[in-house]
Amino acid sequence: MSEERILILVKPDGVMLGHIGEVITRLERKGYSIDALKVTTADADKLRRHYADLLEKPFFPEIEAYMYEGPIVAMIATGTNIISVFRRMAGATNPSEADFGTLRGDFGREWPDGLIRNVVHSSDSVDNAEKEIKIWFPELS
Ligand SMILES: Nc1ncnc2c1ncn2[C@@H]1O[C@H](COP(=O)(O)OP(=O)(O)OP(=O)(O)O)[C@@H](O)[C@H]1O
Repeated sequence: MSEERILILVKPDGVMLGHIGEVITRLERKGYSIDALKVTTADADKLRRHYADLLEKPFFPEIEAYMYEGPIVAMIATGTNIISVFRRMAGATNPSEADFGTLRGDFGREWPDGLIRNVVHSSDSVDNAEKEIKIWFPELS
């Protein structure tokens, strides 16, 4: 059990379809704090750093195109075990496989061409959270 912080992105589909409030509500209902929040946009440098592990994947151009579709809401949240708990709240990467009741299961969509629009990103480890906070909130580091 530990107090952790996490970087959460409401991706362009989540912003355009009006799910920012839902993400915030679910965090607050669970008693987590939101320490920073802003509307921002992706750029090539941020995406290459953020998705460094996926640069060689054949679907990386799809991820880039998806993340450029509109504004993104970035937030830093804190709480006990927030990293694993929020990833359960987000659900599986592919919205077709995500459980109902999760953000991706309720609001995400897999398109006929295989494109995944899955509403949110969240850090998967303490180290990655710190790395991602530097990418999306450089003014705080
Ligand atoms: N097979 C795929 N086809 C298309 N896009 C994909 C595929 N796998 C992953 N992605 C995209 O890349 C993102 C990062 O994939 P990753 O494997 O890190 O999943 P994740 O950790 O659940 O998602 P995220 O890092 O966004 O929280 C996914 O959220 C999705 O937008």
